[in-house]
Amino acid sequence: MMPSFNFDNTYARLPERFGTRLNPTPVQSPRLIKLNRNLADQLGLDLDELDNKTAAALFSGNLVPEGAEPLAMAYAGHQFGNFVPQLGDGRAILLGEVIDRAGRRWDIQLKGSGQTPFSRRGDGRAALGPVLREYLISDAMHALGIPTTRALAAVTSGEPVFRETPLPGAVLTRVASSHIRIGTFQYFAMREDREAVKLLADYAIGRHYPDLKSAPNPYSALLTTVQERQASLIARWMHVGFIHGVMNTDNMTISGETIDYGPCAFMDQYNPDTVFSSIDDFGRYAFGNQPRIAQWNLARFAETLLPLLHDEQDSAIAIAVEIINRFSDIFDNFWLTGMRRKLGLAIEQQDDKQLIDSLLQLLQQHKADYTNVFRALSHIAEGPATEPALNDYLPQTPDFDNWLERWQTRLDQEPGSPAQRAEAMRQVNPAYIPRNHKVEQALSAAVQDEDFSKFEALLDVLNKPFTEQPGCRHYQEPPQPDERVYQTFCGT
Ligand SMILES: Nc1ncnc2c1ncn2[C@@H]1O[C@H](COP(=O)(O)OP(=O)(O)OP(=O)(O)O)[C@@H](O)[C@H]1O
Ligand SMILES: [Mg+2]
Repeated sequence: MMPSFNFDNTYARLPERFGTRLNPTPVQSPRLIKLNRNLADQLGLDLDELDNKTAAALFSGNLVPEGAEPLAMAYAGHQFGNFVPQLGDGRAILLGEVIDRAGRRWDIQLKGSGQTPFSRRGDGRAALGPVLREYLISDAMHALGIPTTRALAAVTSGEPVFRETPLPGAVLTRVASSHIRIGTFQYFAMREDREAVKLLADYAIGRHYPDLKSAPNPYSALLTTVQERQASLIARWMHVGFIHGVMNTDNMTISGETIDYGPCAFMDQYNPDTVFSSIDDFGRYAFGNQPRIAQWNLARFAETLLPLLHDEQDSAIAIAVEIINRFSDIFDNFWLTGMRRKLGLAIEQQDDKQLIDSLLQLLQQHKADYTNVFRALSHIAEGPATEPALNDYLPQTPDFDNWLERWQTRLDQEPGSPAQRAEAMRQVNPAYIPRNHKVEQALSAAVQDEDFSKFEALLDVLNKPFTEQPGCRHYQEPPQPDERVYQTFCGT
């Protein structure tokens, strides 16, 4: 017996031009590398019936489960600022939507599942390294409490993929509250297919924001809400030092979930100019640029909605501009709220922003480790020497000591005990992030030696990011000079 999902496919019922129906292309000899058993259970899969062989067949696309209606979704997108009218799932297949045990709806998608009409010159496949990277980092993001697509399974295909050299091929099963992107709207808007834009907007509202149906203008409400979700998301990225790396409009969701873990990475030393992606020559998607880029992308989203915002174009533009201009304030507010929390500040004071900015300036100046400094401060908030080794990461300079004193004085005005404050800080300042050099080490052991133990161990630690775990100190250490990764692999 094959365990099955409780499919209820609504996207497949949209008009034909929303995608192309086709099955995944089978692979030679699929092998299950990793299954997220908790997530599988949440999705209603009967794990007792799911042996490894069946799981490998299922999550490679060799076995299409009953109730699936596989399709490749159509979308367009601005890639590094240049508009591409047709992208679409060139190596992904949406199997369908599953209603989980709690009644929530999730897309189940295979990534690396073979060519589609959207493949252009691509092979439709994915290499094992990038598949494991997406698995690791999306799982880490989820554990950090950041909205994200999830990884349900990783399977090797038994077939090579060619990226300069032959690499082991793999398929990732991704779960998302939907795969609707800004680029999905752009696809229809650029074709002046107003009917489709309206259908898509109504569909997105119904699926993600049903309360907006009764708004005076549901479409301006959609724009406002998506903007809010994205502003909140990017602020959360900034709080943990996450750099997405390819914030193209086709990699930004309407749901507000992080999607597409291509050349992404976490920053070690604090510097807003940090870029890892080997294809981002101009630093367009540098750490500190992410809010601005999000706003730019949202403006592209707004353009697609213009005909729905108002019958008269000028009025429609005025509505859109008014909304998009609010982005900075909304973002700053999310950002500041989170940064206050990172410093244990529950009450709001005028000078807080200044206190935060001067800390960040010092971190940049002294090339301090972003994660470890905030974790060290979380312990210091409790009193001296709870985790003394972390103090080594604080700049040992008079200007930093001055800052510490200012912070202490500010903390004295806070309610609650130092122990409570420290605990609250530890809940938002992770001890563990997927440090790039650790990720690379795990991936190269997997790819070169078929040794998945480092991948498993790293995944395990990252699942409890807010709790120091015995024997895991090395996961907290920034890279040694010879371990530093300057560019993330982009031959996805
Ligand atoms: N190996 C490939 N074969 C075919 N198409 C590909 C391949 N790699 C990327 N593409 C396509 O190129 C476009 C942009 O790729 P990008 O790297 O943003 O997406 P991705 O990593 O494949 O997928 P996603 O955004 O779904 O995570 C998409 O249309 C994608 O389907
Ligand atoms: Mg993409």
